[in-house]
Amino acid sequence: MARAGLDAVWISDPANVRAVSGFSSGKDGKVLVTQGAATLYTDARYTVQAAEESPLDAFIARPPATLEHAAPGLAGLRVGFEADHLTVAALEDLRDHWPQVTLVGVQGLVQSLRAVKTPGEIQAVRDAQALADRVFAEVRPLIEAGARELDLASEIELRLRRAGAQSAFDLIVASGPRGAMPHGVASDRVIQDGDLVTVDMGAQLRGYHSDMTRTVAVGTPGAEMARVYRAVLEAEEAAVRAVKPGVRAADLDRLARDILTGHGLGEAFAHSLGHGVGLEVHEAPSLRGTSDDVLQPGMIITIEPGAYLPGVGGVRIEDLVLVTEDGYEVLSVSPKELL
Ligand SMILES: CSCC[C@H](N)C(=O)N1CCC[C@H]1C(=O)O
Repeated sequence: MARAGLDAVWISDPANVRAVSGFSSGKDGKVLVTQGAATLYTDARYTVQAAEESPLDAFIARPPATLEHAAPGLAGLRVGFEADHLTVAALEDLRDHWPQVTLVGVQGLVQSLRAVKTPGEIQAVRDAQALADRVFAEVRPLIEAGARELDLASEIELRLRRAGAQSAFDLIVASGPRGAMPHGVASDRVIQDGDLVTVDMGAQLRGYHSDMTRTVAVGTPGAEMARVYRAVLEAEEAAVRAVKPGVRAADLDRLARDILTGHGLGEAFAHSLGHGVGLEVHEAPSLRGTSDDVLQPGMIITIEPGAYLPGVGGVRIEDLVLVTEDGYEVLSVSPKELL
């Protein structure tokens, strides 16, 4: 707050609310952080839950009573709001109820604190990934000719649910030519002999996420897609090996991109190399070419190069990687030598 020139911050992004308060229903909560104090605002549906989950003082009410409660202590102060989350209507509400406050839009304030995980958070992501690996191993034999993408997705979701977790995002199961869509969520396509099938899955457990992609062959794939697979695997493994504290995220993206370019696949790598994972599937740091982020111990990132050939198919291989004091630890253990 001091660096941003603020006296207080109004936190409304659900993941940030959870991060600073421990309250797990962040979408129905807000946190006001002032110099030396922090208050959780939520409503009467959560009285018991807030007391159980959060060490913060809670004020139980619905807006606008929440804003009216906060107003007297904020008069004359510079108060940050999360510009990348707050709606225009919610900002108008703040303006109406806090006329004596200077409201300042800030971005990434709490997100940057979340990029380095605590030991407890690392354990939560580790557990989520271990569950995802287990479920992938169970479902792997079902990826065969005649299966529908949607049936594979429901099997994965069911098994995650039974284990007390849930899918971290809409499952991506993209077979054959659909593999050319990086976000090809499961459809009713029936998998054919010779297809490559990209499965991008994650578990959400105790609020924390995992993220992993495997591309597997059904029968014998054509020579071109087998070549693409080897190129993506080479880029992925090289980028993972380069992970260590002090490395610029943009340089990792460049490393993987150069390898794919060397195989004539630079244009086919249609997204960034990866991202941080934690309370959200996509969070800081960013592993894109324009990122200023530098890796630090305790960050959990994905390394996920891909190559997408419209009308033909695609390959993505993704590992979940913990940045350690002297290098890295790969948290995802599902096999990659699947061709
Ligand atoms: C909708 S969550 C997608 C999870 C996935 N592992 C992922 O992060 N990506 C797949 C394509 C690139 C990357 C992304 O930036 O979305």
